[in-house]
Amino acid sequence: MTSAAPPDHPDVRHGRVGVLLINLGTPDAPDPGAVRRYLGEFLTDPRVIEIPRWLWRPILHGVVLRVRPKKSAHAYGQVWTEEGSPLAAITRRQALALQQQLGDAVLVEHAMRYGNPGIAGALDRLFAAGCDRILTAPLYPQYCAATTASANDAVFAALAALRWQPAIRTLPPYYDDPLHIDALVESLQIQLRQLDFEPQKLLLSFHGMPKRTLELGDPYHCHCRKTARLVGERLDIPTDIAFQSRFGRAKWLEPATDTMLAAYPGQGVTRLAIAAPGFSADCVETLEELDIRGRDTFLSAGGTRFARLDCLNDSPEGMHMLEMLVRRELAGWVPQA
Ligand SMILES: C=CC1=C(C)c2cc3[nH]c(cc4nc(cc5[nH]c(cc1n2)c(C)c5CCC(=O)O)C(CCC(=O)O)=C4C)c(C)c3C=C
Ligand SMILES: [Fe+2]
Ligand SMILES: [Fe+2]
Repeated sequence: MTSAAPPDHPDVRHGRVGVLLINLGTPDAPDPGAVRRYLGEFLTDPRVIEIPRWLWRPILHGVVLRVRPKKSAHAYGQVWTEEGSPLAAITRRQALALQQQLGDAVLVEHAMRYGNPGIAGALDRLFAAGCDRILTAPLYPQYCAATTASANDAVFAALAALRWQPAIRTLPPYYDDPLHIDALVESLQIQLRQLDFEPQKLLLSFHGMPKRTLELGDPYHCHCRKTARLVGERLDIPTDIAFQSRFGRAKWLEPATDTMLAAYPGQGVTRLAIAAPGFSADCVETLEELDIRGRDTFLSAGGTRFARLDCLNDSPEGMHMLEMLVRRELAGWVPQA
């Protein structure tokens, strides 16, 4: 008797290419319970909080997860939409639009690093649909270990559970890519034109991170500075950079966005536009922190006009950029258009 030939899995379709868009994540609902579950996952990621577990755990469970969910749920409540959290809704729309732009040659899914839809589930769906080559695209223009590396960690952790893995490519950061700078410049110009607004200054506000992370060698700060410089050089408006969303007691990157907003009117800047080119989609940090609280800070200090400009989201400029960035990474996997 000869032994049977190994099966060649005729029931498994393969040879397809998948793209997985990944963003940070967001609670399922704007209530303290859902926010606590989301923050619990987010703030136990050692890529995000880089202090020893034994020191952080009691602070997280004893203080942060008791106090912050209520405060954050209020912020989420102010920006929640019929389609859910803005970040979730916009990321879903980006995936749908990209699927349309790329056509049948590629299957597009989206996932969140924390919360739903999760990365492991999205990879499972792509693989089950026959994708044995997958491009993962963390939608952070600037590399930060807390965001980009953490998304990649979650992808590879999910693959660690598989006997038969797909091939993986990851989208590199695109902070200084001409496609990104062109899209930002065009989007900001279109919005200012639509608002019929000539601000005295444009403030480019990026999400902050602990200053120590920069000292340890994370390139995020430099990437943000370069995005801001390249955008500023292309516009006729004086441009400043600042960092927002400070969390905890440690020293974070400076200057702080709220400090700048409070100081501008005293320096004669009363007509201000603000944009957040570190976020690929509007979220609680742009819609609540900047558009509600930031606006209030600026106007209370004597500002007269304040415009918070949208992120690239699923705008035509943003989707063109995303399609081109993705197509470049798919070279050799799908015929190039
Ligand atoms: C775009 C880059 C981001 C970096 C870098 C980043 C670092 C970072 N963030 C926290 C803590 C929080 N961030 C929160 C929200 C949040 N952060 C980003 C992006 C970056 N974070 C986004 C897109 C969002 C919005 C999510 C949404 O649902 O809309 C929050 C939750 C909100 C709140 O309670 O204020 C926290 C907390 C740390 C500690 C950190 C460190 C490097
Ligand atoms: Fe954050
Ligand atoms: Fe730097």
